[in-house]
Amino acid sequence: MAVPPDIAPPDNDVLWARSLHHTHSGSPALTDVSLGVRESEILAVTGPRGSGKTTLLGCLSGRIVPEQGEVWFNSVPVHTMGALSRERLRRDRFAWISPEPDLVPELTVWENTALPLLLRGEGHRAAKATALEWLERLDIGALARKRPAALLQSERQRVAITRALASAPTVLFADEPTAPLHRADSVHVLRTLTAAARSHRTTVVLATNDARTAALADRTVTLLDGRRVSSAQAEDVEGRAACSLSV
Ligand SMILES: Nc1ncnc2c1ncn2[C@@H]1O[C@H](COP(=O)(O)OP(=O)(O)OP(=O)(O)O)[C@@H](O)[C@H]1O
Repeated sequence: MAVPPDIAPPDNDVLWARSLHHTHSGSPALTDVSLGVRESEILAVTGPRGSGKTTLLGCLSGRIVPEQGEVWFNSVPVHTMGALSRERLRRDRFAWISPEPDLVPELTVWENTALPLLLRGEGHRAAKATALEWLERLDIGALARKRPAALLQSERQRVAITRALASAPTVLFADEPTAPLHRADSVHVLRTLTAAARSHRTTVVLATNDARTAALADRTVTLLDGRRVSSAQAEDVEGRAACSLSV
């Protein structure tokens, strides 16, 4: 997937990455990955465990600076930004959902949900109103005054998802967002997440190894051993692995 070095980021791509290479402790996690993410699209990044999905989302969101390659957000280079500018970018324009809910235990549900807005400088009253509105929208308004320790794991994850949506990010990065949810919960939450993203024209980059989850996206990019492959190539490799296990 090498891209010639003289190509500028296309105007209609909100995120654009060219030839990303990254290793963790010397072992390759991403090798020559290039991709564009269009405005308002829901892009699924699929691949088996360890294929580099989290590392790719990390590079695109400025959490990780790739060892080689470029990342552009709205035609602004992210890979050359200093740590403080990347932090501001993440705080003001991006939201992140982890596989495990990462709530602040000392804060109530509505305070957790309002936190990104407060960190951006929004007034207390407006941030609280937005948080409560989004909690109602995701059917968890009744939890607003509870603390994370009083919630089920699935409820905590719904709060983390609500917090991400409430901050109205330009790009929402969701790394296996429904991993801790039961199937029925997972379907409901994913539908809500994708419907909310579509109605607010939020761009979503969704890492998943679940085909049902990927089916809710507009487009899918597949990774295998840190490289971009066609979905047919990935299925072929997984099929062969399953055959060799069954003999
Ligand atoms: N912090 C780290 N230190 C060392 N190795 C890491 C680290 N993070 C990831 N890796 C390795 O890098 C490779 C890519 O990992 P990554 O988490 O990006 O893949 P993934 O597709 O998101 O996997 P999963 O579905 O398990 O989250 C894997 O081999 C993984 O073991």
